[in-house]
Amino acid sequence: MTQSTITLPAGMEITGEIKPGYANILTTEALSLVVKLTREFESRRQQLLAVRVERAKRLDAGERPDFLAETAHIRAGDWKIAPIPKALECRRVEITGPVERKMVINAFNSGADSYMTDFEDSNTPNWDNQITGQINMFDAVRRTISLEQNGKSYKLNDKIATLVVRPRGWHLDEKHVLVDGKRISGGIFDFALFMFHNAKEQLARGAGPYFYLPKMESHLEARLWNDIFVMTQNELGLPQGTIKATVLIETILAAFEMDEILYELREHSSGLNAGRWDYIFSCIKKFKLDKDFCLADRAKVTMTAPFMRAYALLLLKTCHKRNAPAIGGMAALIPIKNDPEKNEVAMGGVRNDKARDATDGYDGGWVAHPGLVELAMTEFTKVLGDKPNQIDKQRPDIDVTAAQLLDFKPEAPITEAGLRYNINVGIHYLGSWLAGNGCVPIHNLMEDAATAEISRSQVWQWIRSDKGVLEDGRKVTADMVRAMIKEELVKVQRDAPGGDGPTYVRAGHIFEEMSTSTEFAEFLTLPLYEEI
Ligand SMILES: CC(=O)SCCNC(=O)CCNC(=O)[C@H](O)C(C)(C)COP(=O)(O)OP(=O)(O)OC[C@H]1O[C@@H](n2cnc3c(N)ncnc32)[C@H](O)[C@@H]1OP(=O)(O)O
Ligand SMILES: O=CC(=O)O
Ligand SMILES: [Mg+2]
Repeated sequence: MTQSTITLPAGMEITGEIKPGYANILTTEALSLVVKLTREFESRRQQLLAVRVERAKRLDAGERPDFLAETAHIRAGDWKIAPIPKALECRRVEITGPVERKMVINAFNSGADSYMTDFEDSNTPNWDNQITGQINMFDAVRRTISLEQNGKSYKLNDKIATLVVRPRGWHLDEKHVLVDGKRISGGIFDFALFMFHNAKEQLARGAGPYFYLPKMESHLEARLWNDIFVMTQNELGLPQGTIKATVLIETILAAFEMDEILYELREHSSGLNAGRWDYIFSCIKKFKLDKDFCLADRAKVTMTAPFMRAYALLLLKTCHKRNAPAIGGMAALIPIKNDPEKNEVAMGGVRNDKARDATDGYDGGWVAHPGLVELAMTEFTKVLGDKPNQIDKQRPDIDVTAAQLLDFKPEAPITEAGLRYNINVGIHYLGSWLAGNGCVPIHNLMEDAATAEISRSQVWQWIRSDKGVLEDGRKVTADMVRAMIKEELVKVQRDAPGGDGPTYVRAGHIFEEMSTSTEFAEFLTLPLYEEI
């Protein structure tokens, strides 16, 4: 079948517009790989998503997660992941960012060891962002990427960061592509196109196809990715074990299966990352109906909260026991322009975050902005010296129990300022996401889908939980939230770039619907995706 300038494999339809340049990515051969992977694995994705729903019901009914009895032998076993390729040995600082052309070039040139380009949390997955993102990757891998913008010329330096790609999570569809009449997996689409076009080129240039895998809830979900890797390597004629993937442990359920996830991916693993923001969101989502669960203002839920500390230490110990890199997550602090004092406080926050991770034993950590690379590098170098990593640092002293992973504190304070903050950030972020930008600075912090999820799920939960009481004694109610939404929308319209555009009013409606309806939306990006 032919749509405009592209020839589709049998059984595939594409409803997105084919703009100039898109045909180079949407080739028949590349799309054939998408079709093959979809036919082989889509039903398993759907089954695993159904398992999530069933598990959520049991958690809503009071079940508590624990380490799995059926995989105790894997946790007790003496196995290691396959050796890490040279290009991934040193990841002391990893910069992340959406697949937007200018940011791609800036990130590669930032001085970071590696660069995670993001089709997930920091990206609005509209059709144009997905396909231009692939074009940007195609050009970057071949080092032909360049840009003229606002009087500046952008091109790659001689020395650039190692590329790692984050495809979308299992929950997200690619609605513009149908195979046999059904929407396909966004993650498989992102992965397959990237692999088809770039894997061999990357290998020829001394690196390889490296990925970050987001938002998984179990080792069976990791097994699905592993099987996709095996089939893709066969299809493309690549040696097994060529692909390497770092899994974000960013759900509370995955925290109970860290060993098992590494084990499933052991031929393809490049370690684990502590994805703190989705992790906090996942805790709220999974225990939202627990009368004993209620977290304090978002700003108080830090990496030193008991449950976050337990999670970070367990991840570190688990990785190093298996010879796997442990990569720290991201402080949401970013450089603050035109206010040196506030900027120094923010930079101090990032420094402390990286110093804690490095001292614990982490091999590297994420930064949100090129202006943070040097200071993060300094903190890791203080501990690592000339070593590319500290995987040899074993932590047998760490012993984390299920109860510690579930020790959800602090519970106080919940304040009117904290509630308003969540509402304000939620509306601002949703409005920006709908306008096509999935990562924005709000009140001097990096906000993306994961941080915004915390804001909107806290509001939902505070309305419903008996513990959702402001420190002045007022119960958080739906009416209180509705009134605040009206007031905060006005502030967002005043403050957000392009805030008077239609997406912010729509964002106010969606935020109200999401936080006051009885049903809890599984991910905010699911209803939002239907709007773009
Ligand atoms: C929870 C998670 O999933 S974390 C991972 C997902 N989140 C991210 O990756 C965060 C990515 N970071 C960003 O998008 C941005 O840094 C923001 C939105 C937080 C802040 O953006 P801004 O306020 O526009 O940044 P600012 O104006 O200071 O940017 C200065 C320059 O740095 C560049 N820059 C900023 N952040 C990045 C980045 N992460 N990667 C590459 N370049 C960047 C800008 O493009 C700009 O370039 P220019 O001078 O050539 O025009
Ligand atoms: O993806 C990272 C996170 O913190 O969420
Ligand atoms: Mg995340």
